[in-house]
Amino acid sequence: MLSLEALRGPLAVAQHQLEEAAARLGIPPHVVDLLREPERAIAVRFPVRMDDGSTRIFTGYRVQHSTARGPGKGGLRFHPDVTQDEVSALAMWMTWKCALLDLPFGGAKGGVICNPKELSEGELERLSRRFAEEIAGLVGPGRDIPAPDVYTDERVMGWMMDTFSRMGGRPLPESVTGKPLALGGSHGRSTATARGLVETVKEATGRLGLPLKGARAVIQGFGNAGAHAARFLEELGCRVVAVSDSQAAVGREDGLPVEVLVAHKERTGSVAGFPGAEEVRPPESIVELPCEILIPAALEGSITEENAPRIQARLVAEAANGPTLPAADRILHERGVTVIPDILANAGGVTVSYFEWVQGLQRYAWKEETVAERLAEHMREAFAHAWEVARREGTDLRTAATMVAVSRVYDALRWRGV
Ligand SMILES: NC(=O)C1=CN([C@@H]2O[C@H](COP(=O)(O)OP(=O)(O)OC[C@H]3O[C@@H](n4cnc5c(N)ncnc54)[C@H](OP(=O)(O)O)[C@@H]3O)[C@@H](O)[C@H]2O)C=CC1
Ligand SMILES: O=C(O)CCC(=O)C(=O)O
Repeated sequence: MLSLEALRGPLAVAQHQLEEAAARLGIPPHVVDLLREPERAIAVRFPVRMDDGSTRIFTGYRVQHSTARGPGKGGLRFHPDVTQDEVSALAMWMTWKCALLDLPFGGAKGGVICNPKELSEGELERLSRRFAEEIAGLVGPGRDIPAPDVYTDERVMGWMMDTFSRMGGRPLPESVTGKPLALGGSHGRSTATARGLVETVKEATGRLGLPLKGARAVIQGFGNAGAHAARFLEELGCRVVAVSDSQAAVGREDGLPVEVLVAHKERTGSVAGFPGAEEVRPPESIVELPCEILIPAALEGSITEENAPRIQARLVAEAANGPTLPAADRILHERGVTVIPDILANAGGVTVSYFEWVQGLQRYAWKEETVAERLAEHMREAFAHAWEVARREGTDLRTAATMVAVSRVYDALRWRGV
């Protein structure tokens, strides 16, 4: 058995979380063995014609961790550091997330090793379409439904939906979520992860007696999840005292003006050099700044046993998947820091993806208010359930949320005769 400190790779981390929850639930060893690894995975290598006439070969993955509760569901990541190990962990977290929110999906995830920042729009489109063709045998509306994740967006989802539709010979809006509204996307999907996150922050701060008005928030990662979270927290009266992206971290004690900062990032490509803000050095030390609420919204493994003892936040809400390593989790729990785990905190994205999929199947669009109300209701219910289990079992919220999810997946497996 590896020590907690040795658990750093995403799949090892995810497997540890599964084993901990399964041991508390008394799940039989063969079921744990089944769930430790993905049900199905493909690795594809494919050529893409570049603008200069050359051809580059890319590698991508689609992994289905479990389809016990329904078709695979999960995002696609385009990033230079994508590995199959990482995608497998992300797929497992999708299984737990969908089960915790009681969505009729299993868990899946995909990724392509590439740096979209170095690709032209045409190159990105050719890459997205070719990757869609390569994984088409595995995915589809009733089998596995992709969505956006890091460095993918509604454009990529639109190209993929168009590719699946052409291959299928008919429009297939239900094949992909996170699409543009014009292609059958849902109102509220682009802000859903942050809205869901902030809903869980409201639930947690209410129970902890932590006033949101005037609370200081620090946000690592200023993309879809992080920037919208900053907006919503500012609306609730929080001071967003520091944010970071892949290039820099900036802070301001009286709060960064979020809309102005978003405009600066859109114009310059980074939060670096934002007028009136101080630079935080090194950028990764942002998680240690004084604040009440810390929101990791970038990549895995940013909260470690090295920085966890110095984290000053009372509440950590994981917009990112897998930001906290197991050794750090233990330290934070012992120090009384509440962590809203990824599978709960960031589940708003897949919840509205579920709404989008249902709207696609029904060819009937919901109003924005309907999406917002139902999202908030799903998040509040899932939070209350995880909180109650944590209280009853004397565990942290991650273990409790994973227990709820694993027991639901186990239940589905038993009914399937496993
Ligand atoms: N989008 C969604 O619906 C969901 C996303 N998530 C998770 O949220 C996290 C962020 O995803 P999302 O916002 O969609 O992705 P985006 O691509 O929109 O944004 C990613 C952000 O992270 C920043 N970043 C990358 N590396 C670092 C780093 N080392 N330190 C600080 N910031 C960094 C990027 O910086 P830069 O701008 O400089 O590139 C960018 O601002 C991921 O873990 C994802 O899996 C979870 C659930 C749903
Ligand atoms: O919207 C989805 O289907 C999945 C989003 C996602 O990748 C995630 O929750 O990590």
